Amino acid sequence: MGDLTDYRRQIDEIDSQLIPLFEKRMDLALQVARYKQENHLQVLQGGREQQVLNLAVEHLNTKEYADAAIRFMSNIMSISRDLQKKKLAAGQEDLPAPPQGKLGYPGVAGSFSEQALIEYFGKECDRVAYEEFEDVFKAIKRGEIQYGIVPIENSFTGAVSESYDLLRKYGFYIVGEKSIRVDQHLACVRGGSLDTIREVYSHAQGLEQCSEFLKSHKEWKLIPFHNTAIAAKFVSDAKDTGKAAICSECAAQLYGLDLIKPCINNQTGNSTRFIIIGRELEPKEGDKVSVVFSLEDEAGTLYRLLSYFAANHINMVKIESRPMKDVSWRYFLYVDFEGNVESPQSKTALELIKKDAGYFKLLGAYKADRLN
Ligand SMILES: O=C(O)C(=O)C[C@]1(C(=O)O)C=C[C@@H](O)C=C1
Repeated sequence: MGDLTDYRRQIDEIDSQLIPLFEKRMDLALQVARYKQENHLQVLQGGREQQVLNLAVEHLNTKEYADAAIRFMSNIMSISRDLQKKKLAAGQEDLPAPPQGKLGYPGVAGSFSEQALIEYFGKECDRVAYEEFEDVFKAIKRGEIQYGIVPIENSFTGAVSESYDLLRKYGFYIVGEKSIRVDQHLACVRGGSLDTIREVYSHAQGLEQCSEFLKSHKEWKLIPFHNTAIAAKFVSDAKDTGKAAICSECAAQLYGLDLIKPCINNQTGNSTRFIIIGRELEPKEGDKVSVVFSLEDEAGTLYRLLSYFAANHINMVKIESRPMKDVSWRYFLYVDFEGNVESPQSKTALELIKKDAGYFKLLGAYKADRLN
């Protein structure tokens, strides 16, 4: 039997090595936090944590300590996550306050996004056009605009995955939504006709929404553009009857194009839902809630998480899954449901999901906008 004083001396000796290593590990975690901020990554990296735990068990000589080693490493990673979150939250405060009421949309004047923005905020709203969807997110991040608008779903082509991915990448929130009717028209400069056209420019979604009509003109070259209105402007500037755009009536008028063939979209009643995004969560007296949570690669996870909605009589109106990207075959599930976020049913369901899912985020609570 050894002497307690001697045991404690040996423990002190080990701790004197452990603590500087712990300090070094935390310093590194803070460097990783900076990397995550610059690259818009989530603090929690489930795949990496699993790898760290596996390595810890691999390095053990006494395999009986496996559970203890897993708890030890899990606690250390939880501490580094807390530290990273604190660091990132402090960084957020350094951002300039956005100018009140300034708004951003992708495309140029006359885009469907601008139309949706005007319908939501009014004709007099102070708005700025940005070339790409991501430029709108960057402008919010820089504090250049208070809110932005991007399309999230079309009634014919479905989800706009880029908007979902950007929402996650930038960590922003949904503060409202606007749905608008989207009629696509074939437009050309004066003198153009179905016979002169050789190239058609539009957003990839615009081309897809008109695929049936375009099938009857296989000789045309289809060229995806940033945006339908930018395509209209390009065709107008080119002054070439061989080029046509698929765009809104408003964009065609704005850029002086003639409608060669109106309403060429496959679906009559084609509509697009836009989301208004901002830096902060602004839960409103709403009737719709959006959340995102992670799906672990385990049997029954999806069924179990969704059952919390059913058990609380909640009507889900949209589900979209997107790959996590930094971990293969794991997904983020985006769910929109009807109801007020403060209702007892919503609160119970969300609490259960929060406890059960590795990652959970309330994306927004706002007023639904449905087209009749
Ligand atoms: O590797 C990372 O991304 C880290 O931030 C480091 C670390 C860790 O402490 O090992 C912390 C949090 C992540 O969830 C995963 C791992």
